[in-house]
Amino acid sequence: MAEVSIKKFAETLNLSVEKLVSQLDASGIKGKKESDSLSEEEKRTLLSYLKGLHGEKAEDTPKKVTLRRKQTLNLSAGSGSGKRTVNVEVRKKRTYVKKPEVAEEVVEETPVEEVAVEETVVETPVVEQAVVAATEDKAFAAKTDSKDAKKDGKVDSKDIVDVAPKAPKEDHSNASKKAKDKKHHETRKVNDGNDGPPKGGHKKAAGKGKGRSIVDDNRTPKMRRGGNKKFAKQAENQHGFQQPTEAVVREVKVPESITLSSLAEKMAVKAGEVIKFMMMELGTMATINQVLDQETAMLIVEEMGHKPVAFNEVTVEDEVVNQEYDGETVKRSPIVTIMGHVDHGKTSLLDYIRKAKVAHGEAGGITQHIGAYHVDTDMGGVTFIDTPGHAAFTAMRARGAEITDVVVIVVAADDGVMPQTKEAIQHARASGVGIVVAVNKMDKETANMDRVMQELVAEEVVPEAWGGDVQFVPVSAKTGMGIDELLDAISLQAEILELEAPVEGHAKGVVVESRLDKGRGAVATVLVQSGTLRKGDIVLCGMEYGRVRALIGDSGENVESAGPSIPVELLGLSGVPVAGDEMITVENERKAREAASFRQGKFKELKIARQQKQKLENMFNKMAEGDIQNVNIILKADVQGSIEAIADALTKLSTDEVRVNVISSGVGGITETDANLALASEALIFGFNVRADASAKRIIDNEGILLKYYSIIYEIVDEVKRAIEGRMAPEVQERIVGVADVRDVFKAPKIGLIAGCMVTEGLVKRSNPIRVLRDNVVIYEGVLESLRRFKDDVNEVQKGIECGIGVKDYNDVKVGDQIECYERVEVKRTLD
Ligand SMILES: Nc1nc2c(ncn2[C@@H]2O[C@H](COP(=O)(O)OP(=O)(O)OP(=O)(O)O)[C@@H](O)[C@H]2O)c(=O)[nH]1
Repeated sequence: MAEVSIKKFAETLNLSVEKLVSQLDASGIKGKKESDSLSEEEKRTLLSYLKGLHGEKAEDTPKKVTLRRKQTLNLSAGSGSGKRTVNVEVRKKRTYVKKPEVAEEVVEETPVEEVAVEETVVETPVVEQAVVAATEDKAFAAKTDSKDAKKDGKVDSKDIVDVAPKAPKEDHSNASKKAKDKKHHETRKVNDGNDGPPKGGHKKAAGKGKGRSIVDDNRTPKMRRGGNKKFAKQAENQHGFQQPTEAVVREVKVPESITLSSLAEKMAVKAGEVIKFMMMELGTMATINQVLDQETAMLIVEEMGHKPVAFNEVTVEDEVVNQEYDGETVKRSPIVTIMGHVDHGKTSLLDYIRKAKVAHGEAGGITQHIGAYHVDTDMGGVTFIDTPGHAAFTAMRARGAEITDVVVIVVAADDGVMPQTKEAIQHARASGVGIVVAVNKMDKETANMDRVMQELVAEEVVPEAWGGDVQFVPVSAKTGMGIDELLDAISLQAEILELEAPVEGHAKGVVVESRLDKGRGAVATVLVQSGTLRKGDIVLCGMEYGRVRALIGDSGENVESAGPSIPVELLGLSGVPVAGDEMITVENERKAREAASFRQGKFKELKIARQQKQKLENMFNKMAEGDIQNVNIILKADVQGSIEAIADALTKLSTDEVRVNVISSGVGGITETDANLALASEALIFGFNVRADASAKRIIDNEGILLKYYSIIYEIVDEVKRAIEGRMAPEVQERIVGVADVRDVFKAPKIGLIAGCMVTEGLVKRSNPIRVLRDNVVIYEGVLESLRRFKDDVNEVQKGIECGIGVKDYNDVKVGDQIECYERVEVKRTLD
């Protein structure tokens, strides 16, 4: 504000010049006269002085940020000559003061001598302090109000001073009504509920309880201060939560699979944070409903600063699976798998035994093929796994290993020990099952039992006759020679193994074969391992369940029950189980259903999780490796020495284009982890003298993972070599399919230059690329625009025939040129 004279300033303030001069004098601005002017600085000095009079020191004003809103109101009180106008300025201030300063809210009234009536209402944040500082603004804002008040009520400042602390007795002024209405909202916050009704105030002015005006408030500033303190305290309680200064580390139980949103919930973070984390740290675009596998979820938990704990829920499934199978045990029949080299007579042997020994079914004596059969001999029963053909041999062997007690190795007497014979031996050894050798085709003239024995000794299978522990039985699947002896030998071997199983209690078995039958629904051949499976039992079979509707024996007859080592066809399942699935009887249908649906859910989630992972890792592969192709291999073997030798040989097969990576190797069988790893990294699984377990097999079967079993190193190397060749980009070779001599060149309307040609070699095709040769030098490469015989468009022209050739975008063909027509063919490359 510009300088102003003392006189004018006094008028503005509604003070006499003398009073102002004396106040100036007292504030240290001496010798001022009516005509003198007052600078801004002097005004501030005066203000400081006046504040000092009221217990405030200008210099005490704390450093703070103040937000304010100002409202000026007029209230009239009294009537006639006693009518007084009260100017009320309501200020709302929000003052933020640094925390170390004492938190206290102060509501203070401005010096009434200088201004009419001013009440400043300060609202402060609960825990912070508000200090009302009388400011220059305040003084000057008040001055306007006092002027107005004068106009309305013609009162002087003294009157106002008298009235100010008291409640107005009456209110007839419109202005006061307006003021009341306006301030209504403002004042409620401070006064509401603290005071009684106004004393004798006009209804409108006084309001009804909740609309009380400020002037009704008889509380002293101290009282109000107290009230506010109380409020502050209450509020403090309401906001009692203190944000933790240190991050909370939570122990997060991570199940086998979990959705992203559930994981976020467990960590007490927003799902968005997890998504963001996955995007930023793992490079994965995840969704809120995405299912994460345990491994990934644990990684996320750990990386986000919490403690992951692998958690496998105890479910109905566990309860069911962990049923007791105790009980009195009885001798059971051996379960036999027949193995051997291709064409050595496995199927013939199995067929012969079945035909000869299995009781024929009622329906015309047709023997059922259900994947396994049981025969009775004088020495007891024997159950054969009826391996169907060579194609399924590998899978059957792997499955057989878990249920087989005795392996019959078939060796053709005329052929001797072959690679698969050796493999069968190693498999039997690795499984720890008993071995019986059936030397087949003894009816043949070329049969040489001694040779077979010698060759097997070399494989450390020593016949009893030569002091070893392996029974060798000469047989003929053609004539039936030695079959009984073979069955006896098997029974004898079983005696040594002392095979026993509980016959009562829950039944447990393995699915040997399964199919969907048009009329009967899901049919599964189950080989009972322990307990007795009965018609009407509730069973859980892999991911399926159901009540046993019917049991059918290996000769096609309906049976009521099946004990240990007995194969039966089971009808009544909810769906077709997978060969190798375990079957168990369950107390009630509810449990079976729950367990089955749990397994289905788990399987589905795991599958989704793996698929996602697979996609992701594929992407990384491509991004990181450019055009290099990878052949990823998971290698499991029976001994460490084999792993090293095989891994070394395989890695050496890498070329510039194809890289062989043994991404995981180890001693032992192929497990679910290996299968999942294979799925995730698009790997092949090689088992060297090791087999996959049931859960691994299920994944391998369902996901189409390539699993191969070997027992000879060179076979593995050969296989990989072929795989590499398959993945190598084929070589593109060019083949000239025809040549045409240019005999004439003429212009055709609309088409352009046409070469009149004679096809001298092969044929010219319109679809093939061409080259133009001049003196045996290529002068142009391109494509044909047109190929014509007379006026007709043709697709090809044979040797010895004339034609017109139009070369696209080329108009320099000359007589004597040659047009060579060729094609590109992709030729598969080999490593040899
Ligand atoms: N002479 C003679 N031939 C037999 C004998 N056993 C099997 N064969 C013949 O040998 C061939 C192969 O017999 P399979 O029973 O199919 O042999 P496999 O081992 O089951 O063969 P894959 O199923 O291909 O693994 C068939 O032509 C049979 O007829 C036998 O004891 N004597």
